[in-house]
Amino acid sequence: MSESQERGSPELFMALIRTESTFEEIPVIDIQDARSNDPVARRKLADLIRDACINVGFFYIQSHGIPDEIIDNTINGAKEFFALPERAKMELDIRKTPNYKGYTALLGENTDSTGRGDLHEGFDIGWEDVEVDSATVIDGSSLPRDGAMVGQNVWPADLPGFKEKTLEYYHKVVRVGQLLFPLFALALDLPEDFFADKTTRPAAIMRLLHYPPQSPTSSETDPEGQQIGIGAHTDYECFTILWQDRAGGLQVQNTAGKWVDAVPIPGTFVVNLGDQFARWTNDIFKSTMHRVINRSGHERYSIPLFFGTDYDVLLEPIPTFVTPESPSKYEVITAGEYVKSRLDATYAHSSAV
Ligand SMILES: O=C(O)CCC(=O)C(=O)O
Ligand SMILES: [Fe+2]
Repeated sequence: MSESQERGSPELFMALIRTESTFEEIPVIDIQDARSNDPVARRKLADLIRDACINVGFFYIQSHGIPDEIIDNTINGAKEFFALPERAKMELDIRKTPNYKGYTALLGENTDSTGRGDLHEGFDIGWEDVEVDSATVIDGSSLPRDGAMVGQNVWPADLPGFKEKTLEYYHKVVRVGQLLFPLFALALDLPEDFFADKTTRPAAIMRLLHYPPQSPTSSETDPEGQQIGIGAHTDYECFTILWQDRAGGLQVQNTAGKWVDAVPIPGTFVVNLGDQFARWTNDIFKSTMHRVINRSGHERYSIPLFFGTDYDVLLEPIPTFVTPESPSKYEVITAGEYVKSRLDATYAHSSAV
């Protein structure tokens, strides 16, 4: 390693970007060693994550430790929720809440501003305490307290167990996210606890999503084909942990502009980076464009959980990534303001209540 390529230098990161940087596949990474006490094992895992973050912006994780039963319970709850009469769901209309909690109807969002509305319905929640069982009460001392985006969750009145099941899953995945933050820091050659004081009040938004099937034969040149499950976009936070069912339809754009299928792999979650990491690293970590088109002929369900920093944290580039050759690309803004501005744009086309 030359002197100019010491660990932590932008030159090293640039050198790690493959000359042929366009990807055709999304790597699968076993995160068992995230829990290891051996720093060498954690370092090796962080190196795999770094490669995926620089070159793809997406990877699958195995050995996440969340039992199938908990996922199944949540999905069954989601199916019951979305099967409620439209009137009951609209009582929880996301546009009635100050900070985007609750129900979004079909076409309520327009994630790609050039699109005609997204063909999915969704249900959004943020941090909330839950008594998982009498021995495990999730401690709310880290509850978000201030900043743009903080607000109460809303829940359907007549769906017994839905709230508890959904929150149990939420808290399990939040723990996986908390396991990943130190690995991302290591991957950036920063101290493992770099994000610890920036993620004290988990700014973690979770969505239950339901995509009705679209015609399997529609193409992007006809009007129906242009209306898709979720329009091409990047995510707004640091990273997302996504569970998807077997229907498929998630696609990730490589640097040549080609859409690569993120095929469902049983037992895994998809992790993708969002704009906050792109901003911290001045685009060395990639916030990769993605979209969903459900041409499976089946209903599709998925659950993204978006991990941001605390809403009052300034999104400033880490000094290592700003050099005279690669000046800072982004204006400095708080994480909360950034997320809220992107959500405002996503919902702008649907009339306020
Ligand atoms: O449903 C999916 O697979 C992806 C959802 C997504 O990209 C999002 O909600 O930001
Ligand atoms: Fe997304």
